Amino acid sequence: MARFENAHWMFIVNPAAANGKVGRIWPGLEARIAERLQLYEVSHTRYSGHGIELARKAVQSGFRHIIAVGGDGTNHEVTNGILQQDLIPSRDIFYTLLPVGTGNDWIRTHRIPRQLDAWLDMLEEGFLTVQEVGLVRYRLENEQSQRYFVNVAGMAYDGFVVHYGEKWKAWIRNRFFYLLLILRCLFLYRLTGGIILADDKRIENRFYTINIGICRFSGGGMQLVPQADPRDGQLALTYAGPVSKMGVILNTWRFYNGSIGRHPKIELLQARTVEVGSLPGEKGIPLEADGEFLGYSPAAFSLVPAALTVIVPSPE
Ligand SMILES: Nc1ncnc2c1ncn2[C@@H]1O[C@H](COP(=O)(O)OP(=O)(O)OP(=O)(O)O)[C@@H](O)[C@H]1O
Repeated sequence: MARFENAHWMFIVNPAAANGKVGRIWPGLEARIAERLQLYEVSHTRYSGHGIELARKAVQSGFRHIIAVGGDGTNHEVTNGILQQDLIPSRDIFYTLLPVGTGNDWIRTHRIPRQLDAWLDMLEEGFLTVQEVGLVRYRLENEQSQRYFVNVAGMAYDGFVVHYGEKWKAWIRNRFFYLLLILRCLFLYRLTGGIILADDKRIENRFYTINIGICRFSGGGMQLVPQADPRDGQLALTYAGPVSKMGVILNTWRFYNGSIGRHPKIELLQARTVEVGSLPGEKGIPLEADGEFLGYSPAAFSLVPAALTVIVPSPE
């Protein structure tokens, strides 16, 4: 438990989160925050990816208490800024999310409250947990790149949905439209032949989906990696080979109740490293992390232990 009486907080606010709602409600939120916190500053993101830069700069200018305001995408960017800077160990930064996005899946693992008064109580009490994070190296436009992720990364169909959904960003905040989009992608997505290397286990197949999780919830409350534990030193890996479209639709309930592993065509594993590549002659397999589209295979996943200190509402 940490007491934050003298903390100087940096709020990194994504005004575009929740389809622009955050920009509209922030002044009201800030007025209530100002009643409870003594010392804080606010930075607003101006474009996609800006959260990474703002968080890195905040650490460089001395902030050790950082809060992202938005949803899972903002969470992804701000934690990446904290993890990418090399001035101080990332775990020495106290971090949390003020969840005002649409899906807010990462907070489900840590039970971070959405209600502002309860959230401010959480800051006052100052319980901490330290979670591991994933690191993925991948390809984008023939360049090698890398990114951290704190929740779940998805490849194949999951990467395709996020990439396709970028065109419809303004609409997918609507749950019904999001389900329609998922359904449409089911008919558009073509399976790619690939190889997964999970530690020393080699799996070759045409993959419908591949998920690599640190925490367990994604896609608005789905549990595609129910075996994920952010402190167990392992990446949770779930994959499925070819499944019929009707099979996917009829088993949707399993995505939500954590019983996905009972489907005979879905495999759940744990591994310290995971590599995913496509078979010769096949195109790259699309990749997303924490709901943000990144690029394509070959992708190599590893784990950074005890990398992120998170302020949570109760001891974990
Ligand atoms: N100023 C900005 N203008 C436009 N887009 C931005 C800006 N700042 C950040 N973004 C992008 O906004 C996107 C959405 O943010 P975020 O995911 O936090 O909200 P959300 O989609 O409502 O929440 P969730 O992912 O939990 O459903 C992110 O992909 C981020 O890169």
